Amino acid sequence: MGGGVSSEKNQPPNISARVSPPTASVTSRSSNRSFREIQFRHASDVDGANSCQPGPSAPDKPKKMDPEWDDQPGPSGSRKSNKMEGKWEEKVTPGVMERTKSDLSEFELPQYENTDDVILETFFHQDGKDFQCMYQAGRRYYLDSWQTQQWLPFPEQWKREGILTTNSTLNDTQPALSQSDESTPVQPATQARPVGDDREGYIDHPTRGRLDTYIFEEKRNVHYFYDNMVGSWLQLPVSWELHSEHVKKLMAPIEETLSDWRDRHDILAALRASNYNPYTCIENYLTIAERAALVSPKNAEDVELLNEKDHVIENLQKTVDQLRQDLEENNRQLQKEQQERRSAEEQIRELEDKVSSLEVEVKAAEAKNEALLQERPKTAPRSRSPEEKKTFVNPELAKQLNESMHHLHKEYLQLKMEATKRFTELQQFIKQLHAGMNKVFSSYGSQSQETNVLRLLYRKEAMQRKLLYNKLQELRGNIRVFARCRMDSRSKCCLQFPSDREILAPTGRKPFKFDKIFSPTSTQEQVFEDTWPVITSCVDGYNVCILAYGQTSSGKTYTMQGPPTNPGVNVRSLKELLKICNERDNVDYVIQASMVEIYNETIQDLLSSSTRTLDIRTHGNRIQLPGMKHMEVRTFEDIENIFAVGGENRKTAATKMNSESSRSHLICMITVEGHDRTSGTTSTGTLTLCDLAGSERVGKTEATGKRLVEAAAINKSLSALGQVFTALRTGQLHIPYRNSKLTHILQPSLGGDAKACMFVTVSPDAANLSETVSSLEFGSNARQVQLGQAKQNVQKRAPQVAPDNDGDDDF
Ligand SMILES: Nc1ncnc2c1ncn2[C@@H]1O[C@H](COP(=O)(O)OP(=O)(O)OP(=O)(O)O)[C@@H](O)[C@H]1O
Repeated sequence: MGGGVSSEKNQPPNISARVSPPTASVTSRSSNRSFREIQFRHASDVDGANSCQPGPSAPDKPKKMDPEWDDQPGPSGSRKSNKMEGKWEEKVTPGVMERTKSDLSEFELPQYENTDDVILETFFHQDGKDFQCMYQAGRRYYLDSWQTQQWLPFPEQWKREGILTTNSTLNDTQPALSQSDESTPVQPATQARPVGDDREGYIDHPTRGRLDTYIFEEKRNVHYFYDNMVGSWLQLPVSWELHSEHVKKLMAPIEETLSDWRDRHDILAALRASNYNPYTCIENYLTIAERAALVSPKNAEDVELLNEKDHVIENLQKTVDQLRQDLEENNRQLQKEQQERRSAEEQIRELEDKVSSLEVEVKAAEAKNEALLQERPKTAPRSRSPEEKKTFVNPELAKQLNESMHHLHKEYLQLKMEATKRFTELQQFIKQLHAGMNKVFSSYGSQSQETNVLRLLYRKEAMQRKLLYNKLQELRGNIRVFARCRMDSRSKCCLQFPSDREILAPTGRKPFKFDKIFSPTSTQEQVFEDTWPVITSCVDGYNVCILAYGQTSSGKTYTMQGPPTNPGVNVRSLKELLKICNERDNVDYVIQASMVEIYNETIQDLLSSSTRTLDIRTHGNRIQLPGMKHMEVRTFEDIENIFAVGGENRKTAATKMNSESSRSHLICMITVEGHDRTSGTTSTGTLTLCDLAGSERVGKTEATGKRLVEAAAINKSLSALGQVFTALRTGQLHIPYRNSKLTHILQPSLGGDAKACMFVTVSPDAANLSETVSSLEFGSNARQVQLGQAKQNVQKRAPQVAPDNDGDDDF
């Protein structure tokens, strides 16, 4: 793209002129390190009191200019020009560049007391380079990563040549560069222009011919052109920039989408403010103009709906409570009646026993009486022998006996009648009791049926509430953050879990809130269950990113990869994606996976046996890793194969580099492309699964050689991740994705139209408490980040028949 670039132009361009205050004379460093001063002298001011920003030198100034090209290059693309009222003068002073004291004030080097730890810091030099530094036992060193790869003593003069930031906490509220202020005007980082970068371009100027252009990334991206006459890069004025083919291409989707936005200068200004991202620009426009109206009432509606549902749930709960009370009262009554019935039955049994024994007695008495009557003599009494006398019964006595027997018999009959009457009464009572019990049982049945219905309703309401909450989160575009505490049978858990969304550290008074807390007893299935909806949305064309962040050994790999017998999110999500894709008959899906690791800021392809490291290329909001290998996923065996190959290559790479795999970031990238045969649309979703390296501070014992270089690289990338979150959370224009390879690769997943989830993994052990709290704080901050509403990547176009496996691979 664009014209050729000379080798001189490939040097980091000097841009100090652009950021100097408007009234100061401007110095720029040329390649031979002499001073080149460019001053504009106003016609009315011979002393140069009205010196201003640089512009093209007078001799080449176009005499007659197309009004469209009327602007002169200067700061912020000013559309007013002084060109007719003065002239440009250039003064070259040979010699080594020296900075005046007013350029940059000296800063105090921070000292850290009472720490055995190694404190890692970053120094941003004004020349655009950044260096990892460390403070140990009162001394400060920097890692000479640009040359010797050695830790060297921190140079004293750097106190006036840049800015030092502490990375010990990853929750910095400001990104490193924005910490500079008016008094310490640190120059933004300049970069050598990468060859073949899509930021390179040109414009054809009516009088100056073809000018090379390049979009530099500073506090925000800026479009420059290379001015041969000045020998430097100057900022493109808006009206010139309108003629850049690259910018025209970027403006096209905006003009197409927002057809009533006609002022091209305005559009370009907005495009600049959106870092040349047309989609962010459109979204910003819509946010200001319409989305507030679109989203707010929607949120209000949702909140109202939630309140209504709350009210219904409250009423249902009251009814359930009332029914429960009734049921308890009925149960009590039933128990009482059963007891009464048992005692009545007991009484009946006693009476029956009594009646039976009386009957036996009466029968015996009757038999005796009968026998006596038969023995009585029919004739006159005769004299009895002494034996006869003995058996003789006095008739008087017999009469008495008979009477008493009759009396007894009468009593027996009365008792029998009484018993029969009582028995009938009891039978009636039992019948009534049975009827009552049946009534109670049937009402209990209907009540329990009612309770079940209510329970179901309640569950449904709770589910709807959860769905509405998820929808609300999705509308807001929040990063969902889950916290998981690792299982450890050797130590007692020092954390508390007041609810399934809160986690309390023993040192804190307020619990940390997350979208879901997984306690040590939570299973891999439960963890996957809650991430499932987000993950599977990539089948519908969403970009999804899942990250695991935490201290070493806190369970990141267990959560993401897991053991083969109990796999984690990585394998489960791939299997689920495959299952869903196979179930949808009318859509042809192609799933491809790739896997890389970032170790010491170098990217290694884990699916390729080649040891060549990968580079990142940016195209708008997309990135490419040219040469990265993709493997197609068609079966469950493919999934196992991919993780086996990746794992094996990771081990080999770790052995070669003499490192531990946990000191690198592991990133699995899955692309799901689906062509719907019915609607003719093609959706492309990506799932990025990232197991980050451990976030802990470096202990004094480990602060040597390789370990320390690894720690510095991890620290740098995790700090950069924290800075990206902070910039996103505070709505900054410039999101410093390019501060590390990790954030650069994750740019499309954290860049505004994606859905992101983060697992913060923590140890239950009290010995790790400070790291645990630091991780939870990091997660809490990430939870505040709103990426904006996720967008589906669905296009109406012909299906791509065969995915390219080894070309320039998009991610
Ligand atoms: N939820 C859990 N249940 C049971 N064991 C677990 C759990 N989480 C982690 N572990 C075990 O704890 C150990 C450390 O876990 P893991 O390797 O996942 O930590 P990590 O955070 O990935 O560490 P590193 O940063 O070093 O890669 C492993 O032996 C793992 O099996």
